[in-house]
Amino acid sequence: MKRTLVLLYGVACYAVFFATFLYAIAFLGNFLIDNAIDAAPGRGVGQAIAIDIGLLAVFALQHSIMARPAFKRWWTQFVPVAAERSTYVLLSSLALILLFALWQPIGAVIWQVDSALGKGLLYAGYASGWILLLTSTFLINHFDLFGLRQSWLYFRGRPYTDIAFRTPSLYKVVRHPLYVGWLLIFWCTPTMTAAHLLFALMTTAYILIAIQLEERDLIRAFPEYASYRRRVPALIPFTKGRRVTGLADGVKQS
Ligand SMILES: C[S@@+](CC[C@H](N)C(=O)[O-])C[C@H]1O[C@@H](n2cnc3c(N)ncnc32)[C@H](O)[C@@H]1O
Repeated sequence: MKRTLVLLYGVACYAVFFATFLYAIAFLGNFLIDNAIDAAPGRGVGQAIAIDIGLLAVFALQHSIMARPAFKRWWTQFVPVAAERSTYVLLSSLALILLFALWQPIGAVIWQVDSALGKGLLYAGYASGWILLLTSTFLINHFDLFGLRQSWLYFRGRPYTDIAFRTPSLYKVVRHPLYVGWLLIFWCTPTMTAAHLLFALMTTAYILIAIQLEERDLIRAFPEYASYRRRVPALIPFTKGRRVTGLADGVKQS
């Protein structure tokens, strides 16, 4: 009975994630919905900025604190280990749903690209970001990242095995293709309003910090990660050893 419940819970959390993922495509691309990221403003600028920063902070804190191994060790005293990742995915999705629901557009167009070519290129960048993001999850292990593998193994009565350190295809070019996908999604837009710029700046800063934390854990878990880190750039292909890579790495490159 408990096994079936954990599996159903895993599937439900995945369904919430998937719906949130689809909504995010519409929200960040200003498609189909009214209250998208660059919609018309409804409040004063100061109030809107404060609310938006608060919403981004809720997501950033939830997403990074709950991903740390020490936090996982603590809260698996209360949450079944097999449901831990699904719960993380569920709470991340809920933090995003809160952001989508309460987001305050600010207006003030920072840039507006009207030419067909420019728009086409920016939409291509936006679509490539989503494709890169999804592809990267499958290269690591999509169903493990989103908790389904854990609940499925538990349902089948099999022990969980950690996913191995892997560097397939895209991971030979940059260490963080999934985050490159996010950066394309955040920045490739024909209309950049002040709220969108705030979102893009804060999420970019968050990704640069998240890389430091994630890599600290990866080096502890996989000793070979240190030499991988020396060989492969973090975000921008073919820039190993250049200043921009050193910034994302947070270390002086030799
Ligand atoms: C949201 S994914 C992002 C992966 C990577 N930072 C990227 O941008 O493609 C984060 C999870 O991937 C894992 N991870 C990152 N690089 C990995 C690799 N090369 N092999 C296996 N797992 C990896 C991390 O331990 C973490 O649990």
